[in-house]
Amino acid sequence: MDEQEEVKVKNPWHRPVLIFLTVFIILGIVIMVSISVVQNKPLPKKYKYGIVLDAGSSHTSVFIYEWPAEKENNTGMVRQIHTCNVKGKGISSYNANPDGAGKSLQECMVEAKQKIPAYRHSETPVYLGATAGMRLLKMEDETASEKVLASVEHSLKTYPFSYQGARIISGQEEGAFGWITVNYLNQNLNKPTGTLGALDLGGASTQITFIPQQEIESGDNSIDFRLYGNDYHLYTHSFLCYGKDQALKLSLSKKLVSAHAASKTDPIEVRDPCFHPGYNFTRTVQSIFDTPCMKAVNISSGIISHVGFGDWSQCQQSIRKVFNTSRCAYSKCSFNEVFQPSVYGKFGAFSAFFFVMDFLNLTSDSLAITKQKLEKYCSTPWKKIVENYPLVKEKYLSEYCFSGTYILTLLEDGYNFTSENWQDISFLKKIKGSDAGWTLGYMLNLTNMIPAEAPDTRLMPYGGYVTFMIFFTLFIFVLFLLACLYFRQSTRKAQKGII
Ligand SMILES: Nc1ncnc2c1ncn2[C@@H]1O[C@H](COP(=O)(O)OP(=O)(O)O)[C@@H](O)[C@H]1O
Ligand SMILES: [Ca+2]
Repeated sequence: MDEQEEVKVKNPWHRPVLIFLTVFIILGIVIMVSISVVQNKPLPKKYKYGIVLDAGSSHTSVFIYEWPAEKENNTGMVRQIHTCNVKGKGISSYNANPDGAGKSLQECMVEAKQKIPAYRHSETPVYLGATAGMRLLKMEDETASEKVLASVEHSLKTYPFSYQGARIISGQEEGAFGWITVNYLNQNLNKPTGTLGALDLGGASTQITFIPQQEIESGDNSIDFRLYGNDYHLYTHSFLCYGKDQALKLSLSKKLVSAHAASKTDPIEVRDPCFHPGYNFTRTVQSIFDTPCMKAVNISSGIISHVGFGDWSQCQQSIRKVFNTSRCAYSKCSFNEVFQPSVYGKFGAFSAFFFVMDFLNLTSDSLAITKQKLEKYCSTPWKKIVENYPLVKEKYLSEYCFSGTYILTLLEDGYNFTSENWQDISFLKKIKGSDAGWTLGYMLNLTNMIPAEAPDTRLMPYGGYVTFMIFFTLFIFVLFLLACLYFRQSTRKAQKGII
């Protein structure tokens, strides 16, 4: 054996197997460390923001949403961080003074600037969606509605956000986006669990949206979505003029017409079972007929004396008259010849459905108890009601008997809920801190935050990652043992050789 070969035998590090094993171990450790770094990288807490203005018939609300920047396609990640109620009435009330509509948004938009970090302002989208109040104004006076929209557009463009448009949304959109909101917030969209139907009651329109069990017989009422890899076939309908403020006008106009026919006193006395005994309020006839929801009627007097007598069952009889259920060209209808499949599944009822039922403390009773309680409430003298609720606005306070009865009649006689499925309706305002309503769904849709297919998440699922790491560690450990054994064997051989 020459000298060089002898050195090789003596020094086991010069054996190819050992060199190979060592390189393998080092490589293994590098791979393991790299994977754990990528997998467990602390996620930077960066948020993105979006602003939606809900320009309703009665008022405008500004909603600010926030979501983690890197998780925008995951369900349930967007949450509402702030709301601001614009002072005054809805933008459609500025028909005679369109500039006022834009100006009215100022305070809330300044607040939005303070709530959202300045470095995000320029990439924060702002959307304004106007609902039934503006739909009615457009029917009455299209130029005025365009001027109001131009005014809010001009105002919103003066802020440092990314202005994305101000438009009147359709009743179908209002219903469908309300449905998306409640199901997104309940995280129903990427699971095989059932979805929640959506019931929205506004001042000028009301929407019903759900997944029916039967075929949808009218094209206008059907909407299809593909969200997170699931197909949804929705029934939706929006009844313009059947929000609670317009319904009150409809109902009052019918009472006024009969009172007018029966008496010629001036002012005309309109006796109303939907208002408390002792309630007496002077209204102008114009304030009842100032809407395209009704045909003008020739009334001899300009003023009425609106007198309450608080009788719940007579109130319900009078409200039934605003629903036309005499004709239906489909297998089933709700009212006014509108197709509606049987209600199916659980429902979330929000907006004025909640405000009214919550005030009346009627959010969790059976239908029979709800009727009994409402009957008692309606017959309570107005004087007592004012004493009991000194902090509630008198306009709201005077109308809760009517509104509660309207809600019951709409749900039971209009949408065909029964005492059996009454408790499938949850009256709710918020879900996990965010308001139920169309605004969140609208933003999610316009920012493409709900993908059609389920998004990929981590490099590998958590379970797979853990299994992989355990096996890889064991594998490297075995290699290490083998290397040790081999090292010892070679050293011994070398020592023997020397001896
Ligand atoms: N605290 C409350 N009590 C009773 N009603 C309320 C309360 N807050 C809001 N509302 C009513 O909720 C309705 C909201 O409707 P809105 O969204 O403005 O109209 P629309 O959706 O038809 O365009 C209005 O009738 C308003 O009077
Ligand atoms: Ca609304």
